[in-house]
Amino acid sequence: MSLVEFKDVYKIYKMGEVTINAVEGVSFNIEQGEFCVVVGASGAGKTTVLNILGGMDTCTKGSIIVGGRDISKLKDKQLIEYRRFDIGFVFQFYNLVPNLTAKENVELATQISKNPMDSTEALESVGLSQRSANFPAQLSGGEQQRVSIARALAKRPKLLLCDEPTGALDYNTGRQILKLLQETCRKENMTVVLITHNSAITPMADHIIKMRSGRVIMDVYNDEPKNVEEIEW
Ligand SMILES: Nc1ncnc2c1ncn2[C@@H]1O[C@H](COP(=O)(O)OP(=O)(O)OP(=O)(O)O)[C@@H](O)[C@H]1O
Repeated sequence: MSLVEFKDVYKIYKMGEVTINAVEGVSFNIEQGEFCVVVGASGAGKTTVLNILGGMDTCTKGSIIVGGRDISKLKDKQLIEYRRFDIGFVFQFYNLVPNLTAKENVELATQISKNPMDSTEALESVGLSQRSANFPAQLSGGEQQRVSIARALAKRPKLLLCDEPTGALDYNTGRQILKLLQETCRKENMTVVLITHNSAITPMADHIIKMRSGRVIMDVYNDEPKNVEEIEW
């Protein structure tokens, strides 16, 4: 059985007379340990899919099986636990707490986890052990994103969900972050789902899901994913 099974999922917003089909009959599977990139233009429905998968939003119709459990059927309290224990999030704008150090930001996550990594170990895994006492403002954008990745990984999540994680970074720093995510996926057998509008990065993925207007228009596996160093955009 696949780790994730998205089955005929809809998200429909009704605003007065207007109906917006943000996600319209989306189905796909994601396997344990794969690096999956969901790609599409602005408004394609990527964030909606990621938010539903991460338990931050609910679907109008359909089912979402994660690790054998249908999360579309969960009650609010169960959904909180799902987000807390099973999901690591990495956002475009890091979302670190400014008056906490890098280590303390990671500890925020480990304190609410069941079987967390040691915060120092998590920072070490992203190459930042020397900077654990620094506040976010003392770190570059790339370093702040590393802290946010450490914070997500420290929970030992089932799924690492990344929403345009390089969107606020320059080209080279963005490449380093993608390299870190790809290496983490391979070394830790972590399942990574990354959404982006940049189709040039898809050769690094094991699995590519392309969306347009709320639907999946392509769902392919890559037999020979490239290392980030081998691709340019
Ligand atoms: N809360 C909401 N209420 C109404 N419409 C919404 C809401 N959230 C998203 N939408 C609409 O759903 C569609 C898909 O949005 P979504 O944010 O998932 O796309 P996206 O592919 O992630 O785009 P981007 O790359 O710009 O973030 C868009 O037309 C958007 O306007």
